[in-house]
Amino acid sequence: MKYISTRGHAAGEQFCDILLGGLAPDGGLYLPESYPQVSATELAAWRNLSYPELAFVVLSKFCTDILPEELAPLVSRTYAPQVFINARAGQWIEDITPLTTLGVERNTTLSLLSLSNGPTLAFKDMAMQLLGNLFEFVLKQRGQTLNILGATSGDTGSAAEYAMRGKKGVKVFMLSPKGKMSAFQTAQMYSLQDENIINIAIDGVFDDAQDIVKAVSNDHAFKAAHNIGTVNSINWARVIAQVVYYFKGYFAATKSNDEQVSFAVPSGNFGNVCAGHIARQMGLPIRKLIVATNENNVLDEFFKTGIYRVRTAKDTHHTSSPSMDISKASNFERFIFDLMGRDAAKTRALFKQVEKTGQFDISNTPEFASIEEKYGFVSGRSTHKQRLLAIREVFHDYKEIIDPHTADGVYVAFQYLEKGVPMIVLETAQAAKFNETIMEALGVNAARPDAYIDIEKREQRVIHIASDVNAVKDILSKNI
Ligand SMILES: Cc1ncc(COP(=O)(O)O)c(C=O)c1O
Ligand SMILES: N[C@@H](CCOP(=O)(O)O)C(=O)O
Repeated sequence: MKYISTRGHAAGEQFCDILLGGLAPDGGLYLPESYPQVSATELAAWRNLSYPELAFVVLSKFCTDILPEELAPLVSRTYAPQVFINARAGQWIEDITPLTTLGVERNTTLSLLSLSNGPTLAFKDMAMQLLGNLFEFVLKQRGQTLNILGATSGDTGSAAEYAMRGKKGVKVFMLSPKGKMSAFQTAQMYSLQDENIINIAIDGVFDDAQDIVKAVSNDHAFKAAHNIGTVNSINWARVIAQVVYYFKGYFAATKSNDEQVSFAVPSGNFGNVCAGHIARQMGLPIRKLIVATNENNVLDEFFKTGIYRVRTAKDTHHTSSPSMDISKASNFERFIFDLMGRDAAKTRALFKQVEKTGQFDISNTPEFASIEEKYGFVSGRSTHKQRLLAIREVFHDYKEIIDPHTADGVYVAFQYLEKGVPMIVLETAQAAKFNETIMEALGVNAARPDAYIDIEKREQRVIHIASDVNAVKDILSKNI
């Protein structure tokens, strides 16, 4: 399978090339030339597969330059039950992403697809554990090393660091927004003392950190000289690993492949829901993809109005679902590329306009008018008050403690319940990571796994800098 960029670059790269490359050389994001299709026969055969088996068949459609006999053990090692231990009960999770049906609401089932049973208690582990193993495999094959530069609003950072700890030939430089993550998230990252993990806190928001990652990647000479790679969802490998659990959730919520389901997805950088879009394009019977934002409602505004208007750091709210405090959604460009009929020139023009003016407006186009019918996207937003309400309601009605991001998903999902269409809310993190908000909502502490008890008291190691590309390049140069 060949990969192309949303901005036109098409040099025949294969999966392993773009895994290491991250961002395309023209500043765009990589996508396959066309989406692989899943036939009705395949879908029927996939229904009863285990998680690693399902991951193997889905990933095989994209990783065509890795031999099946090499991909299969790598995938089995990644999605092993001992890696995905239920943080609450301390038990191995055999099916990796269990579906919990909360109940019947307005003649349909409302369920949570639990994606946060991995080592860092957030859905990022689902892809990052795979990336760690893929990097190790490809780097060994090519005799190369990789220096990862990433940006986090709280969960990508720890997931990447835990996945890359001790990996040969890989160093992680992770940019985080100073003072904007929960105490648990901060401690989870900064308490790591591994030599190949370097945490850098910047004065700014996640978008500033993401802009720095892109600026360094777009300096081709620097990128080549320092073997810079990425782990954010701008890296296509992240997205395909996330595609797998949409299939898994669909099979768990239905009895036959004639049924449809809807997914409600807590969203920020548009990586998670973009994976849902890819699954739908491959042929998975998804009715609606519900984009749930917090107070940082850039995406909700777009799906409601056709205007994509990014916000500055000053206008980005610091909320109680902090991992979604994002006002420039990277993966959105992948969807716009599809929406524009895969026209790279149009996509490039739109995002150049965002760089210049901070927005684009496609409200009066047939493409915008077609979004819900053709792609199933709808959206909603939630606020602190509504988030707390959702946490309380789910606790009182169903005895589950959900985290604030999942709560945004639940709150918005209620607006789109349809008779006979199962609604699956993606559970994106464990409540333990956001105890401050759980305490505020319920007056109790969220249970945390033994390994994380008192993590906030451990010694922390982090470099503080201004939000400045050259300062980051300087740290990279000195530490590589
Ligand atoms: C807990 C949690 N929920 C939701 C999101 C939003 O996901 P995405 O950025 O892929 O839209 C994030 C961050 O990405 C997150 O960490
Ligand atoms: N929410 C993320 C930031 C988005 O990162 P991505 O790696 O999914 O693009 C975080 O918690 O760090």
